[in-house]
Amino acid sequence: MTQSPQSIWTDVERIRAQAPLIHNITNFVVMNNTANALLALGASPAMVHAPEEVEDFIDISSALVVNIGTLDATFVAGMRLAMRKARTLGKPIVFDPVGVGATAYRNQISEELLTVAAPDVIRGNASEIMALAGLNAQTKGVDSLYGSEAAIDAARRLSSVWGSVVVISGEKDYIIHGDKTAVVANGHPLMTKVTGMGCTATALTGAFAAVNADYFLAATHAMAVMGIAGELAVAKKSSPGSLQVNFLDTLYELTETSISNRLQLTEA
Ligand SMILES: Nc1ncnc2c1ncn2[C@@H]1O[C@H](COP(=O)(O)OP(=O)(O)O)[C@@H](O)[C@H]1O
Ligand SMILES: Cc1ncsc1CCOP(=O)(O)O
Ligand SMILES: [Mg+2]
Repeated sequence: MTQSPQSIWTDVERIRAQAPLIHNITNFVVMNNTANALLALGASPAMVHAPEEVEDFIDISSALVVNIGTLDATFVAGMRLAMRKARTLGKPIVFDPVGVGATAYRNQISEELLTVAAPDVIRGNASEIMALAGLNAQTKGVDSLYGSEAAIDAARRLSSVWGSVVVISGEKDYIIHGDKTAVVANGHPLMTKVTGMGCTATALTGAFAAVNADYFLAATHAMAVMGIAGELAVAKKSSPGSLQVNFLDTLYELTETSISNRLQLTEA
């Protein structure tokens, strides 16, 4: 199926009907936001990182989301075990290299995790995608210093080395796999004023990957839904605190019509 409002809606309905369990190993900042976003979309989130239990949790989950935002040695041990198990069981892995490029530790751990199990989808901002591809890119902590266009070549390289779908988020989101590119132009600049919106995009990608084994489509659908829900939330009230709450409500209230009316998706 090619990408369209209908194909996005089909996946939203699958998520709502199946409520797939999404196993998140994520950062302390966004655990609450991303769990609530997954619930509002219709998925069932669990934030589980203890090395003692992550493998058992993979057994019952439909996708794994790994996010290095507040990593430490225990988190990393859990990530390694969970990624290996998810790969063994053929469950989708979505990776968010938060802040890679900012410190040597983040660089070293991200590179190592890629070798433990190449993710099905990697989602980051432009600075993160460039840094993960080995470029000497500047980052401002967890925020990007570049527009998403700047990371297209880096995303292609990452995709060809690891076989992953690579998503660069920003004003325009680029979804890249091999020689395929989709561009989602939805969203609103105010989304950068709420912490964890990128992490939320990654978590929602896990839910779409749980119901659609074409991970290029799943990632594109997730970014379209993120952008459209962001726009609708800003239309309710254009301030960061309200956006954080209204974003959850718009995800929950999303309809096929709102997707058809707003979708700005092109393929190259
Ligand atoms: N300038 C912008 N205009 C529209 N949407 C944006 C803009 N910047 C970011 N977004 C959206 O905000 C969400 C988070 O992306 P981003 O800010 O790039 O991630 P991160 O928080 O990881 O840096 C994505 O859905 C993206 O499309
Ligand atoms: C602020 C912060 N610090 C460590 S992780 C984190 C959250 C980053 O979330 P996002 O990349 O989605 O803005
Ligand atoms: Mg981020």
